[in-house]
Amino acid sequence: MPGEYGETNKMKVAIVGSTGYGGVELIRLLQSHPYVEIASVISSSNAGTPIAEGFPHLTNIVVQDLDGVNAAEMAEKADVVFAATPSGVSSKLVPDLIEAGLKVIDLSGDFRIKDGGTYETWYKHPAPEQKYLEKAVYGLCEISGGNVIDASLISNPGCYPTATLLGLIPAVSAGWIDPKSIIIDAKSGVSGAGRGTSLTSHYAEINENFKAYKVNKHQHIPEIEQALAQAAGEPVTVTFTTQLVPMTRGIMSTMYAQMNGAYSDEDFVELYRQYYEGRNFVRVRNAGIWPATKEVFGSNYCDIGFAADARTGRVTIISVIDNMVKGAAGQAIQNLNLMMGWEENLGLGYTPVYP
Ligand SMILES: NC(=O)C1=CN([C@@H]2O[C@H](COP(=O)(O)OP(=O)(O)OC[C@H]3O[C@@H](n4cnc5c(N)ncnc54)[C@H](OP(=O)(O)O)[C@@H]3O)[C@@H](O)[C@H]2O)C=CC1
Ligand SMILES: CC(=O)N[C@@H](CCC(=O)OP(=O)(O)O)C(=O)O
Repeated sequence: MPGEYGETNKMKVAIVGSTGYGGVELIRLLQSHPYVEIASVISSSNAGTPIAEGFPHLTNIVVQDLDGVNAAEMAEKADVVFAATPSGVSSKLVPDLIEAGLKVIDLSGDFRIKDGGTYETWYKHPAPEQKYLEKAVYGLCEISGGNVIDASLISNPGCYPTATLLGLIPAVSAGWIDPKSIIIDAKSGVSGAGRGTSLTSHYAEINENFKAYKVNKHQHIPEIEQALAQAAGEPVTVTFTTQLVPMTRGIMSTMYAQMNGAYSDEDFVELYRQYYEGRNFVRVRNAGIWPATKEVFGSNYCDIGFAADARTGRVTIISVIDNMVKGAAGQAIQNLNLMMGWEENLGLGYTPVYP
């Protein structure tokens, strides 16, 4: 399949959950992908409506009814499906798509946790069948190596885990920090909660407010621990606090850990630049310069900065992403590119928006 597609023979993709934030962001980004044609945009709620009616920033595509299409029909129209559906919905939808021969990139949490029991403990609903959990490749692009090439099911990482793991894995893999000492303090813009309205994301509740939620109970904890355990070669538990910031997009993950040696800021910069050498989307800041969410807004970048403190023996690692792009739709497209053996940055060359 790699090499088969190009500008004159575009790959056909379908999007399910297309009128949620993740789906709409996929449409925005895929419209500029040189090798991709959006063949089908499917919705459980907005069938028959041209997409630009609800989302005037987008070019017109008519939305199809989810109930009106089955997996076999989708396989006739498209090669790859992006499932931008909630957890619990993807687990029911995706198996039929796989069995119909489609490749699937799922944005939900449903296929990220390899142990079904752990998934059920944190997500509070039934896990997908084990054979699909085994089939799913965890698509944290800079870490997954060649594993996504030719995968039939890619599980796109969560937004908080993307920022957090890109910030921690090089230091954990190198043995520079004690994995038992990790504390993660993460903040997200409100679009992370999706498009559905709720009291928590209501303007009057969130504006001029800053609040913690799901402390030590967030569903991204097992996802972070699973990946860190792989990097550390031993079980890892983390303290993880999530907070809602009155802004639309952006995640900042601030991570604290005990260092295993007397490393400086410059040492960390060097280690991380080597680790991410040749990758397009991780930018390691010079010593003493810390990233801000606005500096990645609208882009697929993850920017990382360090403060190694000789006085306490701890390092502070700060990592930022745009939750809608690197935290969701952008990374999903990066995964498509890697799966197809294309350059990872195809269709993703956006410079962050400033100011
Ligand atoms: N927002 C973010 O920053 C991130 C989100 N994610 C994950 O990506 C997925 C999409 O998130 P997001 O777009 O923000 O969420 P939204 O709530 O904005 O959108 C989800 C969409 O899924 C569709 N949907 C909802 N319920 C059902 C159902 N029962 N059956 C079929 N379709 C349904 C709807 O679209 P329609 O009406 O068109 O069918 C809905 O708009 C989720 O799993 C989320 O956890 C992951 C990383 C970051
Ligand atoms: C701000 C906000 O509410 N964010 C959501 C992120 C949800 C998400 O992305 O869920 P999955 O990755 O598990 O699918 C949350 O904290 O639950």
